[in-house]
Amino acid sequence: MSTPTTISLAGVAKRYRGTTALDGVDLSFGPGITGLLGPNGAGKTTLLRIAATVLAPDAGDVRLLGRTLRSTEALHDVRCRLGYLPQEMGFPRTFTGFGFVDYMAVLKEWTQRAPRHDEVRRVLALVDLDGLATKRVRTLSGGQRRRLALAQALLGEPSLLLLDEPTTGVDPEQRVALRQVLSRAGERSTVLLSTHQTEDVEALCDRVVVLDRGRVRFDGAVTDLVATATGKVWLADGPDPSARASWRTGTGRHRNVGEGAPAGAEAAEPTLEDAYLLLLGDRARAEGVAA
Ligand SMILES: Nc1ncnc2c1ncn2[C@@H]1O[C@H](COP(=O)(O)OP(=O)(O)OP(=O)(O)O)[C@@H](O)[C@H]1O
Repeated sequence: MSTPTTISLAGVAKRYRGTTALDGVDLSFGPGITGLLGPNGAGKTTLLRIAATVLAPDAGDVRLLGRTLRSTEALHDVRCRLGYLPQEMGFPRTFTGFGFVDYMAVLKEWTQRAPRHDEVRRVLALVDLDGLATKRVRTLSGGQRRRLALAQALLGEPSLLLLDEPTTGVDPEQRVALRQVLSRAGERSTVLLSTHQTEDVEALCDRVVVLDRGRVRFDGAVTDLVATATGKVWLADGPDPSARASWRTGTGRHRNVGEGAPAGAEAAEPTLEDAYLLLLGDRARAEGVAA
């Protein structure tokens, strides 16, 4: 049985004045979690904003949940069935956490108070904020606010979940707990996860799309991208001049990533980060993966 397509982008382009953010992107996504990687300014947020119906492309076709978005009714239907965590979320800071998520649920037309409140409590528990639900948003920490922003995206178990850097500022224990929430969401929904955390993509996604300067540089299985770095990562007592990137690890040995390990070098298991560095080359090194 073929997998249903939830998002289909064909020839999608977007420019902001002189800057090309997306340059003829063709992509489609079905259920499961796809990681979206790329250097700063690659176009990831622009792509997610278009998929969230917040931004219209200059050119190309967008189909979401089987609809073309040409009518107000189609837009309304799609918006009720998608969850979106923007890169930056503005909060009414005097609201409590509960009040904020409840407000978002009202906007999503959860009209009946009792089931709406149950749903708000459910998503707050998913992000481990049930104990802080009555605190005002302005008194929450940065990581707690990020989890609150994620909670509103999870309302109603949306068929399409668009997450722009969900784990920025979230502590390691909570990040791992969120992986469980996201992996469950990926079992029933289409999840697009834009992040600079290659470990999160490796841990959660079967597919990865790498964007660079508004174009798709890689689209395929995470394991296939990692495999491109086989034989290109090695350990040595110092930095290897032939390496593209080299750093001293906590053990005192240097991890070298380059086009090919010298003969006799001690090979290291490649990670997604290594493969990403090799794919994007010097440009990625200059701009940083974990921005
Ligand atoms: N509102 C805007 N006005 C002008 N230029 C913009 C605007 N939003 C984005 N851009 C530009 O479009 C390009 C793509 O930006 P976008 O935010 O989509 O990238 P990104 O991959 O999400 O980057 P980051 O990893 O830094 O969040 C960048 O060159 C950016 O400067």
